[in-house]
Amino acid sequence: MELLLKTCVLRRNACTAVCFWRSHAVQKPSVKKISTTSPRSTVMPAWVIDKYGKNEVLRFTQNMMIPVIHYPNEVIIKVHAASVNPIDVNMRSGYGATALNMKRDPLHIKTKGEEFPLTLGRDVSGVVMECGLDVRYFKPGDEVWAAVPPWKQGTLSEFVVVSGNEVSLKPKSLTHTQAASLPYVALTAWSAIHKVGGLNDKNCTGKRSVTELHRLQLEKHRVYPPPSLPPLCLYRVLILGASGGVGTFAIQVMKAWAAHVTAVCSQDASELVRKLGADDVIDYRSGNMEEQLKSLKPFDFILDNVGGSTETWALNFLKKWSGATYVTLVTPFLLNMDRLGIADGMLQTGVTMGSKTLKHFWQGVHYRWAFFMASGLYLDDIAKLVDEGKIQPVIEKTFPFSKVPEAFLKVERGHARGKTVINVI
Ligand SMILES: NC(=O)C1=CN([C@@H]2O[C@H](COP(=O)(O)OP(=O)(O)OC[C@H]3O[C@@H](n4cnc5c(N)ncnc54)[C@H](OP(=O)(O)O)[C@@H]3O)[C@@H](O)[C@H]2O)C=CC1
Repeated sequence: MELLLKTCVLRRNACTAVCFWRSHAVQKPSVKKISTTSPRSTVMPAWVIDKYGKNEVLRFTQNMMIPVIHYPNEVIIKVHAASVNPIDVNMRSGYGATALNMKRDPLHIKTKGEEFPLTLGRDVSGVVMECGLDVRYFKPGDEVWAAVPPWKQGTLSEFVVVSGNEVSLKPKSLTHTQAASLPYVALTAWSAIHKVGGLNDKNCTGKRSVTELHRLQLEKHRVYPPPSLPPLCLYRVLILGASGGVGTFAIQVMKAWAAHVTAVCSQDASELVRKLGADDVIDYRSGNMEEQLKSLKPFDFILDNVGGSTETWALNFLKKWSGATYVTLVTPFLLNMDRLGIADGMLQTGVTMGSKTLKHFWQGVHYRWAFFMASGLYLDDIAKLVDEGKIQPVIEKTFPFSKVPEAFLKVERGHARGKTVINVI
């Protein structure tokens, strides 16, 4: 227990350091606060669960304790909008509870079972109400967005506490409703594409390719090429599950970085993904998906948002022995720990990941897993792309706060075409 607490303090100190590093303006550290609509209230409305199960376990309460700042790097945000992701539906049913309970803050969960009442919801767009002593980058009244890690209390409530290093200033061009559709899926895609895949705006940009094309044309025809030449993108990306929350963001960021994008989705989503910039679209229900993929040039990078049987064929479409990478978001990491316990679950996970990585390495391609990462710094980068008009929020449906269970049912039914957002205010 003592070790756990020490680890926690160290982690908090690290977070504080990141917050400090992010400081733009030097301000005197002081607790800053703006008053809420009901300044003396200690409770707030929230959607919570008291046990894991089907949709009926979702309970609305007016009496959830308003969260307080426990650490100097934390901020309290008044939630204007949140969203529902597949992970919320899975967590409602108990997915990941074994590992997440280990990670929950010891101040909030003292003994087994005390994660309840649990608030779900990972995305928030809202207004900073109060800042801890070490928070320099934000002040009360700032409009911010964030994605809250799954081991913390979620955002389907009037207020939420997050670490300063998980928060970023909301893109000015978006409303709160629009902004709440992005952080969780955007940070997941960013983690897979940028952190794990190593891609960025430089190494897959089309500019280098245009220069290459010009050089080839000059050599061939000895004339300057006409200005209407299409850019030749050298970097080829395949996105499986392109029509959902992560996929619709991933298409846009890869296009912002000028890659060539092939999107795999259902036929009825093809118009949507084309509008987002996909160059080629393949209907996975057409019955000849693999033949269609074979007719295309091999890929440098595959982002798999579907998992399961896709692993058995998708890696065949990567370029061999050229550093090409397959990244999947669908991993057995949390499930293994739910089924086998922490130690055996981690062991099983390590063996599975290690053997798959090695097997594919010998076949000339990289095989990787990626996970959501809460990061205000990455959100800053994403906000820039949004304000430059390179990323649009893709919202399929918006629900009022009173209809959270309906939003869960919608996400649970699947076939998402973008995101499901909750207007909390
Ligand atoms: N590792 C991590 O930390 C994270 C993992 N994830 C996981 O990533 C996955 C994607 O997340 P998210 O985008 O939010 O999910 P969504 O539910 O928003 O989107 C999934 C999309 O995939 C489509 N789809 C389903 N089956 C196929 C298929 N065989 N081929 C192509 N498309 C298909 C669905 O539409 P349709 O069925 O109509 O074709 C839907 O549009 C989820 O499994 C999620 O659990 C998400 C976030 C973090």
